[in-house]
Amino acid sequence: MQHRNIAFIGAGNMTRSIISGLVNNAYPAHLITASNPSIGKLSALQADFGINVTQDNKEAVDASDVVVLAVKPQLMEQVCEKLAQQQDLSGKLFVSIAAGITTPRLQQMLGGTLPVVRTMPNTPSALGKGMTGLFADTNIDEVDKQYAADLMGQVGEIAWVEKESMIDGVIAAAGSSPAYFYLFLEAMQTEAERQGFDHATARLMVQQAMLGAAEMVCQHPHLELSELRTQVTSKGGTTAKAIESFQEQGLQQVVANAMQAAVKRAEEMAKQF
Ligand SMILES: NC(=O)C1=CN([C@@H]2O[C@H](COP(=O)(O)OP(=O)(O)OC[C@H]3O[C@@H](n4cnc5c(N)ncnc54)[C@H](O)[C@@H]3O)[C@@H](O)[C@H]2O)C=CC1
Ligand SMILES: O=C(O)[C@@H]1CCC=N1
Repeated sequence: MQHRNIAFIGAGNMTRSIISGLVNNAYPAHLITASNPSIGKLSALQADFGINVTQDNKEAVDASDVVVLAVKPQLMEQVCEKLAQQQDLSGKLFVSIAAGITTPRLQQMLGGTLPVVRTMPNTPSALGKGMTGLFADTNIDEVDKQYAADLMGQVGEIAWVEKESMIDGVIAAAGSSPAYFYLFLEAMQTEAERQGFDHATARLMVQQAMLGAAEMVCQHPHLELSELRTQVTSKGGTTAKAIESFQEQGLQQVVANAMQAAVKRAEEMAKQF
């Protein structure tokens, strides 16, 4: 990928993941700057990856061609408006990873029709196994689009969406969804413990089953998920009874409701922030 000066505003979990992916893929650390109000996370990033750090967002942005906006959504307005007041932001590419803040709103906060690519990664980016959705408005040129794709491609798979509203769908399916899987595993672990297993053995069983199932899914991209399920489900056997129980209780609708709730919250956040 192209190596440009890049600043990360907000040095939290997602920033650490992306910087780790960049540096591990030979992006020059001296071109990367992270800024954050507290020094602790910055010192750790500097020690681990050899990047530049600062407690001053302006300094980070001044040194950069690309600015990754990685603060919590409720802080975005304050952070962007201050940057816009402090310096000329023209000529820079902005990449937002924040949930629920639209491109026009980000441009408004930044004080002009600056190039903004919206992205939605997820926490497995920390292991290089992330899933990121990206949206670029028509004012983003192909070189900048490629840079944004390469940036997020350092930490996993990427998918472009045509309409900005589909970023909320990415949140529902990939940004938030690691937490759904954890919730499901928690429920399984709890029931395995109730059936007599100790905490660690219950955890081992559910995590290894999930890992194996995820590998099966990934290694057979042309097999429908329903086919993989059928392979486990012996006629008249145990799995059939478990699946029947899920289906009787409306699992498809439960999942649909949860994903729609995530989209609705993203839409609310777009109005709120
Ligand atoms: N955690 C997740 O699963 C995902 C989060 N996101 C988005 O990523 C963004 C960051 O999330 P996380 O990394 O999880 O949060 P985080 O809380 O770990 O990181 C945010 C960082 O911003 C810093 N910060 C606070 N005020 C600041 C300021 N004025 N200037 C500069 N930095 C400031 C905080 O000290 C913190 O280190 C959010 O907008 C969130 O919507 C997107 C996809 C997934
Ligand atoms: O829960 C959230 O709002 C963020 C966005 C996707 C994952 N975490």
